Amino acid sequence: MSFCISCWEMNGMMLLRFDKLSAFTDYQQKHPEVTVLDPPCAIQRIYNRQSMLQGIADINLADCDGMICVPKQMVVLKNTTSSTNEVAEAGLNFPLVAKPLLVDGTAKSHQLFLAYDRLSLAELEPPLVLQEFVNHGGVLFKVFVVGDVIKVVRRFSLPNVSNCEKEKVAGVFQFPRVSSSAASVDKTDLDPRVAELPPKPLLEGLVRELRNRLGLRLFNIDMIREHGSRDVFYVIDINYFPGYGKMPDYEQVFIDFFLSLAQAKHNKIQCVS
Ligand SMILES: Nc1ncnc2c1ncn2[C@@H]1O[C@H](COP(=O)(O)OP(=O)(O)OP(=O)(O)O)[C@@H](O)[C@H]1O
Ligand SMILES: [Mg+2]
Repeated sequence: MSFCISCWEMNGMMLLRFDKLSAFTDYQQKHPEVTVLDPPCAIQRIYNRQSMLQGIADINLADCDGMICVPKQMVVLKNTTSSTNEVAEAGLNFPLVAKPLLVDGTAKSHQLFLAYDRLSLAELEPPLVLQEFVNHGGVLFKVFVVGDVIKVVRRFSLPNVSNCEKEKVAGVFQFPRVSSSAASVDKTDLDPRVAELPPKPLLEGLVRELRNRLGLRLFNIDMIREHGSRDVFYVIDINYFPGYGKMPDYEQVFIDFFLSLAQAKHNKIQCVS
């Protein structure tokens, strides 16, 4: 047996929380009139850091003023000691960012580490993703998506790792959560080559493709610019329903989004009747 475990009303909108997927499916079948913003199975896909980035490197964005890549990465399901050889075989270069494979809302699933050498991998706890660290000048672009609307904000990120550091440093270090810091990059005097926002056509092309491929309307993309380049960007993370409170004009954007959904539904009903 499955339940709807909580239900409350907000500004004329009914919010329901289900204990499991089957409860949601039952509800959806009984109430086809209810609009599902994003299907749970599509959301599930981006809770896994492997499937989240799959296919992005194949997106063709020619004529979009830039290039989109994903860092080279591999998954370690069980033994981190045996993965030292696999890292070499996969052609991954140190330092590597170690990220828990599953993002489940716990603080632990956002605990990231930087591993400087092969031996240090044994200290990490699988299942995880090992991803090449991409130097990007310490600035990250958070791209918020709400339906057709795209808003980008800049956040502080990790500084570049120098060649000297790569040679001299060994071991595993936990990442500070710099990107969620409240400090605004916009008030800081940054090198414009690092801080310049990604080109609009590139963002529009990427978001259009991701919206279709992921089948989602409410998500965000974390992007970094490869250090020394102007137009090469790496997608390092995609989150479902991010903290929209930090998105500029979020109230108006959401009002417009819900109104457009209601309008589309109304038009559909008119067409049928
Ligand atoms: N491959 C990478 N190269 C360089 N920096 C990276 C890489 N992956 C992650 N980072 C840095 O680590 C931060 C957190 O990474 P990521 O977004 O993948 O994890 P997260 O668990 O979603 O963390 P958060 O909730 O802080 O976004 C990024 O904002 C960026 O500063
Ligand atoms: Mg992130």
